[in-house]
Amino acid sequence: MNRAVRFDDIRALAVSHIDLAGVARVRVLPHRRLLSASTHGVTISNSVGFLFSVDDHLSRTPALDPVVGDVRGIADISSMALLDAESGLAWAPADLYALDGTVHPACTRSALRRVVDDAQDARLTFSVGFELECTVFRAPVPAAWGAAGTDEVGETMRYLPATSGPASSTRALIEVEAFGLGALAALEFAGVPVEQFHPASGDGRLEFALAPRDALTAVDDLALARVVLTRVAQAHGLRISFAPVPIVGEATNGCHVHLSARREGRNVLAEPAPRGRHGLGVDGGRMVAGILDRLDDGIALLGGSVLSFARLRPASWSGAAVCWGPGNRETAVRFVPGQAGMAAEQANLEIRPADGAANPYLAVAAILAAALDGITREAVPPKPVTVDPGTLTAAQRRARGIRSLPADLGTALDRLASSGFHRRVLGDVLVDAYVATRRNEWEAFGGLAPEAVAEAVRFRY
Ligand SMILES: NC(=O)CC[C@H](N)C(=O)O
Repeated sequence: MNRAVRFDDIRALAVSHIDLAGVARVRVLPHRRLLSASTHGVTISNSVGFLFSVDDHLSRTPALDPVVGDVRGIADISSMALLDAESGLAWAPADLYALDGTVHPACTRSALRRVVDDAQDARLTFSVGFELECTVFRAPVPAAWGAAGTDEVGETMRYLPATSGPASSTRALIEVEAFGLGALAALEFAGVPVEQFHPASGDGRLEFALAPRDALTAVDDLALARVVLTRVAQAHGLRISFAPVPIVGEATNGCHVHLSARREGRNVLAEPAPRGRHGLGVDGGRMVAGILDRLDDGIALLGGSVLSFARLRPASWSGAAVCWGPGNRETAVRFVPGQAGMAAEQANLEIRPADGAANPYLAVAAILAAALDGITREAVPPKPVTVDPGTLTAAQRRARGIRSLPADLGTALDRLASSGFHRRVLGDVLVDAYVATRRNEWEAFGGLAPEAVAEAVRFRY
């Protein structure tokens, strides 16, 4: 967040929350309402707060009434950022409150805050950094090639990816250089520290590595970064997608979560390791075990769209195998030991199955809670996997305790709905409302070909 924001520079404030479908919803207030935005907040219906699916259909759940009832979205102006000096538009994340002034049980930002507080009680501080992957398209052309879509007047248009590879090449960079440099400057202006960006593999794909921060700030930064990137794309006549599979058959978009934990200032992932653990210490192992133990039940929180499960396939670097390994990009959890002599600063765990269709507050809350739980109950991790799990036979995978994630959103939602752990951590109202919202998407899109789903949702995240 750009701390140097002066109230006089702000002309309007976009008060935004990410809903249970993973969509950023917004209310825009004029300058004179800034103070009330952060005290009384703005009125939002339960539907906009929690119950719209990705395609704006109302979800039904006994946990929340879609028609009767309001919530207040209260801007956290300590996390406010000015988006650019010319427009004077600022952005702030909202916490959602019930009308009686208590935190709403389905507020996802508050759910993350509660998990961070639990960690603090256990004398642990988590650091989180994201790899934000996206696909950038040129302005639509009514031609016979590119990914199909429909424009505002319903005409079938074609979207061409803005780069055509090769991966990590200067050539691909140059194709989107103006956008990329504009994005870098705008992210820095908004106060989102970027470590680096590069053209990723797959047409039109870019990856921005966001610097590690405390968990809540990191997720706020991610939400803000997506707003910033969308604005810069728009200013360059481009369209951007954070969907897990924007183009079927191309490389997918993940939103990997890099996680470390400090106790009394020391990175627990850099502690001395037992033999055979490739540098992963005792508490680090417990974190890994905790995350893997809850992954099958919680995977719907790490993505939760129909396309998320089209992404989670072997040989896609999406970490679809429930196991861990040092430096291994096909395991759900990659242990990153860091350079020699730099482990204290660099060692982290990368949780790869997460993607841009998630509500990132919930995804990170679920990951941190599982890691914390692993430490608390002294969970024991499985043996590390040092090969591509996709090259092992079914019997070899079984022998090593490697599981596959649920194959589709419907199955993943059943697992989440009956997960006592996630109900305890997030509360019944939040889990029930989340499952209803995502089940709505499953019912609308679960039976369609991935191409049709990509066409319907690629520009909604
Ligand atoms: N950065 C990478 O390792 C590639 C990740 C891959 N695009 C995914 O969907 O997760």
